[in-house]
Amino acid sequence: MDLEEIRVAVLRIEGTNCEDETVKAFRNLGVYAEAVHLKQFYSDTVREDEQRSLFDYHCLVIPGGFSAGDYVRAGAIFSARIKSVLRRDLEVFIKEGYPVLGICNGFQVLVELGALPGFDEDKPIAEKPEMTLTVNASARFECRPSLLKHENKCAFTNLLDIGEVVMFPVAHAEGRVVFPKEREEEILNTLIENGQIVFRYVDESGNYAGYPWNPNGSVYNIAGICNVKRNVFGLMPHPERVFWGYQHPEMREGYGDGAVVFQSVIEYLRKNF
Ligand SMILES: NC(=O)CC[C@H](N)C(=O)O
Repeated sequence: MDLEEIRVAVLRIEGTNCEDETVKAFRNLGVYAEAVHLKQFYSDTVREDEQRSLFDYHCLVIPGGFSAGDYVRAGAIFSARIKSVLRRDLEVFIKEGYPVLGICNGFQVLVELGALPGFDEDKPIAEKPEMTLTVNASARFECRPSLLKHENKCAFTNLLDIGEVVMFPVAHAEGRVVFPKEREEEILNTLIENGQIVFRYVDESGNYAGYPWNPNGSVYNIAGICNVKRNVFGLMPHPERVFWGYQHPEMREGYGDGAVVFQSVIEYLRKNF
């Protein structure tokens, strides 16, 4: 697939708030990207020229924010609305290997949807969630730079070396990865054995440290995971907030650490489609 053919949808509803910078990151790299409201996929109240199909795109991104005001649980309402209007198309989209990214609130949506941890390639969306992202252990909204060690590659991080440490900032209240108590060891070991843990929180020496380096108390310092097919990826930190070097505290020139997520998925699409 050529660069000019690639089309990216950044999904939004009331309360998402990171769609613009996410769209701009893709457009800067030369691909077509647009923010698309969920109702454009199903509602007959939408003008014909604004109606969309998931298969008009090659990559789906669910951005950060406070969708539906984080009522019930962060991501719960957005995921229920996606499940009710897009589930079948999304299952085909994922099965065909198209990449899906969930950033922060988007990660919460993918977990609530049952698309992550995504253990079964034949059932890309599980019947019910197998993990959750719950209230931070500090019981506070945590908002600051976070250091992430790259543990395993996926469609959105192939251009990063294993063991590389990047800085993506976090800004969330419900980012703590937890598994059902009775299955915690089994699920964690499966993620480790499958290489599905993509990023873990570390300190400045690259060690897996506790708070504040792990901002939310996630088990095993998990910051981001992918499905077994490695084309669905969710993470709590925000790569779009360090797409430019000047967004880093040290005000660097050129691209920031987050650009590699966007560059990697473009490379994935050009190689595989
Ligand atoms: N930046 C975000 O996407 C925040 C996600 C969610 N609203 C939370 O606070 O946990």
